[in-house]
Amino acid sequence: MQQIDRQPKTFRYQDSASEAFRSAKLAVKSLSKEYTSQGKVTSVFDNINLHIQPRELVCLVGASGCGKSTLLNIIAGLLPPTRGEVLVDQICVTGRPGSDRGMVFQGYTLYPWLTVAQNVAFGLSLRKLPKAVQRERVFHFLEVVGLTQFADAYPKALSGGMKQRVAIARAIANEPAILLMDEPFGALDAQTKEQLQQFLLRLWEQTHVTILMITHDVEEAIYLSQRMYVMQAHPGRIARDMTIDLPTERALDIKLSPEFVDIKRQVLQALRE
Ligand SMILES: Nc1ncnc2c1ncn2[C@@H]1O[C@H](COP(=O)(O)OP(=O)(O)OP(=O)(O)O)[C@@H](O)[C@H]1O
Repeated sequence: MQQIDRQPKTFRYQDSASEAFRSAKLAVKSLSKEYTSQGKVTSVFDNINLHIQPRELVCLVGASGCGKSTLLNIIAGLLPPTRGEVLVDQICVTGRPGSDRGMVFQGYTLYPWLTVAQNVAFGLSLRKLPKAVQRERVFHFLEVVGLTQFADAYPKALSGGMKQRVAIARAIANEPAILLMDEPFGALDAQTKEQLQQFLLRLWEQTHVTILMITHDVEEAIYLSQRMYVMQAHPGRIARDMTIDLPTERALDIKLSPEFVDIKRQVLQALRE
């Protein structure tokens, strides 16, 4: 009987001159970050290469301290790299997050003095879009995240999961080239976290926004990703680039399937190596 190959396609080496890097929405090339303290240089990560294709949802998973947040902050433009470059649509990123890179963080980052609708409109008003366009876009994205009836509420009246949905609406209302998410569901209880994972998959299918999300939750990364990067520590480096061969439509109980468990075993092994 013919053996079915269930191994995810994995690559140990990323050649940053390859076609995948040329067609990428986001390309990270030969990126290194070092800190110098009292004359001693410490490397956080070295020679990171990764690419995210248009409309991909990619998670980067790694143990605590491997440099995930540092990497995402450099991609966002919040930190300078020591060496290497970050390109969005083949243009080198130099400054703070602009409309090309939307950010969603773990902590709730809504402005408490603004209503939900005003929070979502925040980036649009900075860009001085006409008021009617702002209003139309705000209500469109509130509908997308299912919070239209909370438009006039203040953040303190919302649950943690609802706050993160507003933060996501605020980020995608700016129509960024790529949405960068730093452990966005890390502060939520297990049940709300799973609801938001399902929500994010539906949102991605609906909007096809390109997403790079970092997490230390292996199950979350596998459940959400079309492809995922596994990062190792000391110094941080990309150990695996894995295509996740699961159906695009994913119910939560897919986490119990043999295919899912097999991928999880491989990721955990890569993290332990
Ligand atoms: N300003 C800094 N100066 C010196 N070292 C730093 C600085 N910022 C981060 N580091 C170090 O860089 C390493 C990576 O930190 P980072 O927060 O990026 O890891 P992480 O993978 O996101 O961890 P976690 O999942 O726990 O958030 C850590 O060892 C940290 O101590």
